[in-house]
Amino acid sequence: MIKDKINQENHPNVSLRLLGKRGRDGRTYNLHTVSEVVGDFDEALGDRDIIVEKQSGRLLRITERSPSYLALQYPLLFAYGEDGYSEDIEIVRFLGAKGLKSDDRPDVVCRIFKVKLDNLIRDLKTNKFFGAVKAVVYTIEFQKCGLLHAHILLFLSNEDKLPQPRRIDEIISAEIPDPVIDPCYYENVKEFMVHGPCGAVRKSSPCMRDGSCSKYFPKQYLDATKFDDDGFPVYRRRDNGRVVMKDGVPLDNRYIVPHNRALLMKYGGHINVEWCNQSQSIKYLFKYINKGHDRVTASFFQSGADGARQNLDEVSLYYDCRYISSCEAAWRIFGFEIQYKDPSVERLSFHLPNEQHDTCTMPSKSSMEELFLPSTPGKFKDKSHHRQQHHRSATSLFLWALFLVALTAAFLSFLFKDKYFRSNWESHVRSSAQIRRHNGFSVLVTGAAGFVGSHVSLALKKRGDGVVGLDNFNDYYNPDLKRSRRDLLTANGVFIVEGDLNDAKLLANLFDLVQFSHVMHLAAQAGVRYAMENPHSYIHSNIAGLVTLLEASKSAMPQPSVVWASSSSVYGLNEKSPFSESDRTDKPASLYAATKKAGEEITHTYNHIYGLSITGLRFFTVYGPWGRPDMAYFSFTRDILEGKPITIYRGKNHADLARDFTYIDDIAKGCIGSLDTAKKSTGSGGKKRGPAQFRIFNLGNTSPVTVPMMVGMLEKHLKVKAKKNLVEMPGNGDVQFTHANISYARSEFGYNPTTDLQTGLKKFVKWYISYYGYNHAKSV
Ligand SMILES: O=C(O)[C@H]1O[C@H](OP(=O)(O)OP(=O)(O)OC[C@H]2O[C@@H](n3ccc(=O)[nH]c3=O)[C@H](O)[C@@H]2O)[C@H](O)[C@@H](O)[C@@H]1O
Repeated sequence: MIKDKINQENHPNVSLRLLGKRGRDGRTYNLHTVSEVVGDFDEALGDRDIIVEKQSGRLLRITERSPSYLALQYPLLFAYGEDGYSEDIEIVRFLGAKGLKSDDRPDVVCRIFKVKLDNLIRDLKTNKFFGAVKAVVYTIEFQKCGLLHAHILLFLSNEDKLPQPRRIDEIISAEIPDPVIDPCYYENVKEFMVHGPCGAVRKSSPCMRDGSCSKYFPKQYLDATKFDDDGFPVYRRRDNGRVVMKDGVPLDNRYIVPHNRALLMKYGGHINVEWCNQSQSIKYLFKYINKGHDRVTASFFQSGADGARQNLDEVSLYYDCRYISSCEAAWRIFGFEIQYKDPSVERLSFHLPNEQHDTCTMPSKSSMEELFLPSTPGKFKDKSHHRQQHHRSATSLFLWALFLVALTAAFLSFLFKDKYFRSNWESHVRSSAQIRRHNGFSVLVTGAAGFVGSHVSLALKKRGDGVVGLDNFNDYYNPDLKRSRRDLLTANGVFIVEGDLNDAKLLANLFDLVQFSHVMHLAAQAGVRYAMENPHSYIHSNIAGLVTLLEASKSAMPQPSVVWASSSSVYGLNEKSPFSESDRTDKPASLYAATKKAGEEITHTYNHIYGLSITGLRFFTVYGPWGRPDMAYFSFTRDILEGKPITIYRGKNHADLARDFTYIDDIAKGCIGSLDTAKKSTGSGGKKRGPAQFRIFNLGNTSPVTVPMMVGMLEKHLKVKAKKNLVEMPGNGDVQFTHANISYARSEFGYNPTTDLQTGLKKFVKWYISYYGYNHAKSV
């Protein structure tokens, strides 16, 4: 009709008004909010007659050769030299410089979205981010605001499904992170994962229906994640007083959209991750696949010269139109998939006997039963005597098999599986080992999911060194904390191989894959008193594991320089204060200390025989955020908050025990200083070629504090009084005091601890509360 009007001479100005209408399906008949749409009025016409109404009101017929389309043909050049996606390529920066908005260049929006989407699918599918994936389905939604949205379903393999609700918190968070401890994460959540404001403060929000939020925000505060009566997960949202400001409105944890930290940090966009284990949720998630085109009811109006609009013919001029937003148009022109299925499934409408060849691999009888019997009564029956029926239904069967796997076993269980870290790790190792600074190192960090290991790995990665972690995630203390540290490292590009130091084959593989310039050996069985309970674990890790690592290092070509964690405990019953590296260390007070002392001697032999460059670091009672739950400052914090009594040991004549508590950041600096000043090993492939460097440094704080004073500081920061039991120190391996002389480390690499215990404990307590909460929802 518009075509006819335009062809008439002196045609009147005609405007198109798009109407929302009650009684229509709200998901399909929904008004756009972008400035320009293309109307496609008659879907039966072969050739498209495309008429654009500009925002000025002018009608314009365009062809697919129109300059407006030309803009969509140019490829986006990645001028910053990246292999696909990079944080530097941002729509806003690209358009902002030209004074354009995102809906002015749907081609750019689409291309960047596609790059990110492809990377995400690769991460999920090939890199097995949540475990082995059997199938992926996604569909693109073209939102009314003109932007794109992908709905992705993952079908995980049976081995990778662990549908226990307690594991959800490891993968999905719906809370505001701590802005001090994790500022980047905080900024990302603030920018992308906050819903609203809506409700009473912003009734015009697009989510508002009948006076309340259609997405049910704000959600309830909840101390622990659980499943509701309908089987939907209800995520933990603690009432911890944390808020973010959005449009001048403070929004708390109840407004946070569930997400995965690592995906959010990597892709810097709104990625809502949901755990799905119910058939209802699957149906809900598929709705966009079947939603159909965007449609709108429209009517034509005559525009007067003064711009006033008059009705022409209200009844006859109503049209039921399909409309395409600019992004949808660009997406289709580029030929990007709107629906994606892998493996692809094709459904044949008709299948007449002997007409079409249709082949399939028949599953075994038992798996057929498994597939057919549950969940779809009446759809398929296992009649093995009736083979033809199977054959006839084969194509449909595959489709249903997919659904059945889904329905019977909670297919969208988003989980990090430990196995993921074992399988397919070679490419992760290589990319994690990549050096990104001039003359940088490639460092193998053992014990990378541990307290000191995670801090050192992060610090190295941040300055551009290549870092590969190794950790056995043992359960000396709750491995959930180790997994959280691992998530932090994963988000920062550090990959941790899950494996044991004693696995010589694994170590050989690692040294084959990467020419490590350094080994930072921090894996150990720690803890002084636990050695009485489990002595062999100390021999296994601190002696056998150390030897296995040194064997691999001495055989490597080139040999790495080795920096490793000894302990202040080697000073044992030494009474000379402060402790200097030249003091006697032949009176260990615990088996732990003895294994560390043995380590110093063992490393010496490898230095002497094979030319390995060795630096041993004697750490003095290291503490801080992400610390070890078995240590006194940590377990005291937990017990004080839980109102439980703590036991404080006292030495001879009721003397207080004292420790040279050293803050983790100072220790991390000491580790890096040692790496930076470590000379190269002189051997190669097991043959010594000359004398090699051998050093031992104290890394302490130089100001011992008594245990009761440390408790006093905790009480102050926690604002809770401790219930103290003072007991005589049992013969458990503890020593009376420790005190470091650090002048050697200071002179060699400028080691200079700067955090006193008061300040360090304050930071620890802040982290502790943000990680566990006051009521301690996670078990330590
Ligand atoms: O400096 C070191 O080399 C060592 O430091 C710590 O060992 P420790 O100093 O014993 O640290 P904590 O276990 O945190 O104990 C600190 C102090 O609190 C005391 N303590 C511990 C536990 C307890 O219940 N009550 C108590 O009074 C201990 O006797 C000790 O004097 C680490 O646990 C070791 O792995 C490390 O090698």
